[in-house]
Amino acid sequence: MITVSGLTKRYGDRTVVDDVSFALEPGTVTGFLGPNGAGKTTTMRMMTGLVPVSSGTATVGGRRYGDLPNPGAVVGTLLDASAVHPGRTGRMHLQLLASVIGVPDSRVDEVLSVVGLADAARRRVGGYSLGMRQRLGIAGALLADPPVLVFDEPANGLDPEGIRWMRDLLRGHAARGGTVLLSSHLLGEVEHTVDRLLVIGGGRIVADGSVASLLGAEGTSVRADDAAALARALEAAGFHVQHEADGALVVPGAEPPAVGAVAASAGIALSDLRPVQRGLEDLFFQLTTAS
Ligand SMILES: Nc1ncnc2c1ncn2[C@@H]1O[C@H](COP(=O)(O)OP(=O)(O)OP(=O)(O)O)[C@@H](O)[C@H]1O
Repeated sequence: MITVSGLTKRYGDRTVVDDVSFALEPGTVTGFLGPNGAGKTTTMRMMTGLVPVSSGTATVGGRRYGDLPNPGAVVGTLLDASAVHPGRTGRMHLQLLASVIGVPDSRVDEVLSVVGLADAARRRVGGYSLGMRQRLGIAGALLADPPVLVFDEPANGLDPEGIRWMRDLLRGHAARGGTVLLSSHLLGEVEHTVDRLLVIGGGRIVADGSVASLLGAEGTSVRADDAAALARALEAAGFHVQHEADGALVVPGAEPPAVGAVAASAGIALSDLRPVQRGLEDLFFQLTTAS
């Protein structure tokens, strides 16, 4: 559905997006992950014609965004949620957008209730919180019920309940066959939402794969009332054991079932058993030091 090929952006002699290529499939949510300044926004803006490319192409269903007869009906974007006239009400803002993309007025009330802004629809946007502005931006993106959603940092300003709501919205969109790209600089915001991670650093794609394959379990964290006995049993079984300051034991390189089996055969009750995942910072460190 979306194909990005050799996308490059230079500002003067600085290359801020460098030969970025990827394809996004319908029915999937892809997380575009990278630290501040990595090039996520610039890539998404080039994909949607907001920033001219230096070289490369981005197509949606085989056509460049600017060549689509009604791009807003095909790609719903959340690229700058603060760019809304503060004097307009949320409803007026969406009515204007609806008229531009040829969506009936009745759809405005539908999307307002989808994003939970029905009660605030007649208030001026200038008085909205950051989270409400994000929701309004998402409402605008959903107006035409487009097959593709491109959201830049949609979790900005949302509380944990809002982030869960957005996760359900995006997963639901993909489950109906939609294509979703969302960016974040925080792995925790997207790791339970996405099927795939595209990791960008310094303008280049540095990793592309499933959350599990990129961040895969590093080991197991385990707790027991009798941590000392558990540590002895694990060491006797040949595992290396690290003692954490909070009382947990970490067993590098071990899967939780293997640790659970050692505890069971030693008759030790566990109060916690979970895989330890690498964080995004560790992933970046590994990717950048390896290259
Ligand atoms: N108009 C511009 N002129 C010059 N440099 C720019 C311009 N827009 C962006 N940049 C630079 O391009 C780089 C990538 O910025 P971009 O906003 O795409 O990163 P990002 O990954 O979205 O980061 P963030 O998470 O902070 O939004 C940054 O170093 C930024 O300073």
